[in-house]
Amino acid sequence: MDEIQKQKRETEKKVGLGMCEVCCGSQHPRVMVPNFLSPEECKELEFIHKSSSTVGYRPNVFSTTLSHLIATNSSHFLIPFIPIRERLKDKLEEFFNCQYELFVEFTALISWSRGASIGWHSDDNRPYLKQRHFAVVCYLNNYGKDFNGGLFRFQDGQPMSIMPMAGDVLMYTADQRNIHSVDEITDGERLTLTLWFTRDGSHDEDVKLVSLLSQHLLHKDMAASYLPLPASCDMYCFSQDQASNDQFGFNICWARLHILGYGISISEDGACDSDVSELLVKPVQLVRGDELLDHEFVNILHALQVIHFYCWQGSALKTKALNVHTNVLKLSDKDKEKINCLKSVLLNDEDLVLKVFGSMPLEENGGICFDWTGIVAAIAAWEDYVTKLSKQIHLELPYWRMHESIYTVQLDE
Ligand SMILES: O=C(O)CCC(=O)C(=O)O
Ligand SMILES: [Fe+2]
Repeated sequence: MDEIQKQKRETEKKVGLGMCEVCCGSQHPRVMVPNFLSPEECKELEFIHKSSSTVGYRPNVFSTTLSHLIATNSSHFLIPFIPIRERLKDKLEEFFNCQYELFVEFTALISWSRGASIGWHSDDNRPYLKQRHFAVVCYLNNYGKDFNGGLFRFQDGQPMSIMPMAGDVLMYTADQRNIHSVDEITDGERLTLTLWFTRDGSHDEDVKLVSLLSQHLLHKDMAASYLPLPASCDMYCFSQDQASNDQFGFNICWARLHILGYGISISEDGACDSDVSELLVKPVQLVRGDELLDHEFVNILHALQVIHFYCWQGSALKTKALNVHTNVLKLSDKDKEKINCLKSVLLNDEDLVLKVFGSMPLEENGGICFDWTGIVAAIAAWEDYVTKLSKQIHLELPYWRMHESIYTVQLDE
C-alpha cells in the first residue's frame, strides 16, 4: 500500500498540475487530473459494474453501458453517474477552453481482465466514430494492487505513460494528436469509467437514454422496478474464442460469484435440465461450502447484486447485522449433486474463470469477507439503497423528458 502511494505521488509529480493548462492549441491536447473522483465514488461504480457487467466489445473486456442498465431493470443505477458526468463535462470544457457546448456521446464502465490490451489507435479511428471529439478515462482501481500490466501509453508528447490509480482522470482529444495504447493486463481486473464527448448534438447520448428510460419506467409499478432482470444469456456468456461463440466457457454472473467463494442453488425440480437462458430467470439461493442460506433471490443477478453490495458496504453493515435472524441449512448429498449439475451448465471451464478473473489478492477488495449474518443484513440494506435511487429516478425523469437531457434536478425536500 505504501509503495503504491509512493508511486502515485511520483505520478502526480511527473504529470504535475502544469498539465492542466494544456489546451486545444497544443500539439498533444491532453490533461491528467489526479484524484478527481473520491474513493467512495470509485467503489460505488465498481459495485455497479461487478454486479451488472456483460461481455464487452473486445476479448477479455467487460462493459456496463447505461442503456444496458436500463434494459435490465436497473435504471436507478444511473443516478450515481449523473453528478460525475456533469463534473467531467465542466472540467473538460474548462481545460480545453471550449467555446461550444459538449455532449456526452457514450458512457460505460469498462473492465479489462488478463490478456486484454489495445494497440496504437486514436479514438475516432473508424468512420462511425468520427463524432467522438474528446475521450475521458476515469481510473477506478489501482495498478499494482488490483491488477498488473495495463499501463496507458501515448505515442508522442507528455505525459507519455499513465499508471492507472483510482480517482485519477485522463482527458484527451480523440484525434490523431493523441495516438495511444494500453499494455496487456497480466493479472487482476482493470476498471475504468470511460466517456466520449462530442460537439455534435445529434449524437447526444442523453436523448437516446431518456427515450429508453421513458419506455422502461413510465408504465412500471415502482415496487417492482428495482429488481434486476437479466439480459439475453449470450451477453453473459464468456468463451475463450468469443468470435466462434462456442459452448466452452462460463456465465459471468456465476463466475463472479464463484471467485468470491459462492455458489447458487435452484430448488425447482429439473432445473439442471433447463438451458442457460431459462436458468438466468429462475429464483436462486446462495451456497457457500456445504451451507445454504434460506433466502430466495428473484434471480442470479439479484443474488450477485446483493453479494457485491455486501463486498462494497461490508464493514458498514456489521452493526446492522447484530439483530438479524439468519437461517442457514446444511446441504444434503442430493442438494450437492443438483448444485454440481447446475455448475456444469453455467460453467464448463473452471480453469478459464481463474485465468480470466485473475488471482490478485482479494482481501482488501472484500473478496474474503464472508459471514451469513452480514449477507442477510446486506439483503435489506441493498433494498433500501436501490429503493432510494429508484424513487429519485422516478422524480427526476419528468424533468429529463422535458429537456431531453439527464441532469441533477434540484428538487425541494
Ligand atoms: O482504458 C484506458 O486507459 C484507455 C482505453 C482506450 O484506449 C479505449 O477504450 O479506446
Ligand atoms: Fe482509446
